[in-house]
Amino acid sequence: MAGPSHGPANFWTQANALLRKNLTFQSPNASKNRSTKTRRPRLCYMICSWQCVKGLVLWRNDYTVVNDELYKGYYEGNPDGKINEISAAYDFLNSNEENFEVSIWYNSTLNDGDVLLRIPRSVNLASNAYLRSQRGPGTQMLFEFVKGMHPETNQVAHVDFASYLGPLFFTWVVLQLFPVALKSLVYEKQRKLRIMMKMHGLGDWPYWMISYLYFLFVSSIYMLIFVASGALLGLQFFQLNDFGIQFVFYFIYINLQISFAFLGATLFSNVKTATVVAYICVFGTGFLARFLFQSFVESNSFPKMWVMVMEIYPGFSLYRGIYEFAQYIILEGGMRWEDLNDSENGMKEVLIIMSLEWLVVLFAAYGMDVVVSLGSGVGRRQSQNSRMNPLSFFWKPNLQHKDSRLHVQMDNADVIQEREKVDQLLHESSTSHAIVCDNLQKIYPGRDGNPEKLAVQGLYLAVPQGECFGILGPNGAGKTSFISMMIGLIKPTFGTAFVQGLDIRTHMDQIYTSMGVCPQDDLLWETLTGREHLLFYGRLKNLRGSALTQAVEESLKSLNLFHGGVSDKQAGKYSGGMKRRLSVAISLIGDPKVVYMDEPSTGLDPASRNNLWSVVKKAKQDRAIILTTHSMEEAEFLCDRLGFFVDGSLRCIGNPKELKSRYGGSYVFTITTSSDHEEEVENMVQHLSPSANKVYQLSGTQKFEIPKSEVRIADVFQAVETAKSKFTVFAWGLADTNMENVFIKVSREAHQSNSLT
Ligand SMILES: Nc1ncnc2c1ncn2[C@@H]1O[C@H](COP(=O)(O)OP(=O)(O)OP(=O)(O)O)[C@@H](O)[C@H]1O
Repeated sequence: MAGPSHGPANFWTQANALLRKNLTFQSPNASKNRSTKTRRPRLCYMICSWQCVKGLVLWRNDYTVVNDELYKGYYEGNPDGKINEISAAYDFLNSNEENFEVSIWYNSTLNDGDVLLRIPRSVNLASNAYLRSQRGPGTQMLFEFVKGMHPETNQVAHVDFASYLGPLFFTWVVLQLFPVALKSLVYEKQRKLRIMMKMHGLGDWPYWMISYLYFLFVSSIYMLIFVASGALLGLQFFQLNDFGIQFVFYFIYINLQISFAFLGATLFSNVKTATVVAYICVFGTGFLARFLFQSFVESNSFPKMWVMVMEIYPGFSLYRGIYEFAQYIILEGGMRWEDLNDSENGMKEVLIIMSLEWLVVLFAAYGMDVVVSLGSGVGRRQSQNSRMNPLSFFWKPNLQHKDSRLHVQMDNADVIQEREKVDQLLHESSTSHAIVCDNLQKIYPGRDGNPEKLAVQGLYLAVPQGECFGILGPNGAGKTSFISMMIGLIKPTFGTAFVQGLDIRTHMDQIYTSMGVCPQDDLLWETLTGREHLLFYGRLKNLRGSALTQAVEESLKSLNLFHGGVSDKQAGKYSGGMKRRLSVAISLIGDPKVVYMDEPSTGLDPASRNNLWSVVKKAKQDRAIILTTHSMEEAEFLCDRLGFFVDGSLRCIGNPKELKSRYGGSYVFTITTSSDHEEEVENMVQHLSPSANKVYQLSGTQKFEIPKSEVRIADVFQAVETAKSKFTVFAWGLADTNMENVFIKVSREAHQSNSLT
């Protein structure tokens, strides 16, 4: 009972201390109790009314009233007795009496079912952590009680932030890893880096393994810092729960989370959308878990089965696990392995659900990834028996084959010759040519009422090692479709191509290991430096150690990316020209035997372009390069042979000189006089060459094509001098045919022949 030293003020001061300072109800025998698994045997009741706690009643675990008077005094609302009796209760709490706990009633009627809060003896009440983390309104009542009865101790509401937010806060912290992983995966997809890596030899499995292990490593470090800093800060949540259980729980969860990120990445193609959705999920999950899911967990009436169903959602299973850790700190001073068998402990079910789900989601994500890749033509399975072999040529459907033969017969002799070369190579099974296209076709299916589009038709092409083959053609001719088939982005509709003897329909993964690609867009990581890009792709091409370092240095130097610290700047800070040069460097690193370059010099200044040309010219010596360009100058300078694409088919093939002489057997003569003398000029040209052809006339300026066979340059000079003596010649010029003329001629002829058929 209350003694003289336990007057009212003394009690409240001490009660306050009890709630916010160091007083614990820890029994000296607490550790012994744990092994005997007495979960809630200790009783010491606190009775409260609606607004404030009315007092304490002490109970033994057999529900015998220890102090009848105490209970009676409060029940009757005797204010004087209240203080004294509470003091008595406080004495009792401080005693070594075991097996009691504190509970709060919010009714003035003392019924068992009205218990809102039980404070077990073993709980440390320091810093209010325990009270703050309690379920239900009992906690708030206890604070009201202390504050109301002892106003100067308002600071009792001092909040231990981590404990107060507890499961919600920690759930958010752990969930932060999800947007990070998702964003990174979608970033690689959106910027086509995944395809780029694949095109440089990184297969699906290695990509998955590397990415998965990377995220696992990052997540593990993050979780280690999370738990270690919590423990170092003195949070019992981390200190007292068994480290083994914490490790297993967080390890399984982060694996599940990473698998979900992989699955999510198959659904998004835009980083911003993925990030926004991920953060909505993170914060929404936290709130839903705290304010909805937790009430289901605590409810006695909500079916446990449905709680388990809800735990299939990883965010809820995470919350449940953290919640159980918090509960065990409050009720038992921490969770131990043997506690997993407690019927009320949801940890075991959560661990089982998460483990199973991890495996299912991992396989589902991989399956989805393969399906998505297949949709884009990347990632095909290999099949046997599809190397270049003579028989494969004859196994094709006859109708298609005859069709294409008819088509070829309408083509130029050089195109027919190329087809015959391909036929011969296929029959010989020769691998002397790095690239052999065999009746390659691409038909895009019709959409939105539009007919299907024949983008590439019946293409036969053989490119030997050491040749740079240029593909020219107007917009929409089918150049990109052709390259996309060759690099595995889309599947051929019919026909195939062999790269180093390997079929692009079935052996793309192997082809990638000896292939380099400089795509039309620069597919780079913004945060990696130029050097890091080359080191990465060099490793993919099996370069190691000093060979790798040397190859990277040489590559950086040759493309002017070495000096001035450029190589160690992030690619995101590069100019457009520097990015382009880095893309070319990537395509050439690791000695690929076949290289595709899609408009490599786009956006380069003349000096950089010349530098790039010399690099490509050097590189082509021991590899086959296919290059598309709109620059005739580039085509002429770099390419050993050129192919002109018009409307999806190859119209002519040959080296630049041949093509110029074939399509440009004439000089272009341009002269400007006054309009009055146009007829005289025309007569002069007719006199020089009766077959001269006027191609242009406007306000005194006329342009003629004069067959080279009919005129000598000296005659033209002579004729102009004579004309000058008769009338004023403002300007004149004589030019040989260039590739642009060839381009225009081929396109024009192709369209004419198309309109005839
Ligand atoms: N996915 C597609 N679906 C339907 N038609 C397509 C598709 N991709 C391309 N095409 C059509 O196929 C034809 C060839 O396109 P492609 O992009 O291969 O031409 P290109 O020669 O590379 O043109 P550019 O020089 O402008 O890049 C075009 O008519 C184009 O509209």
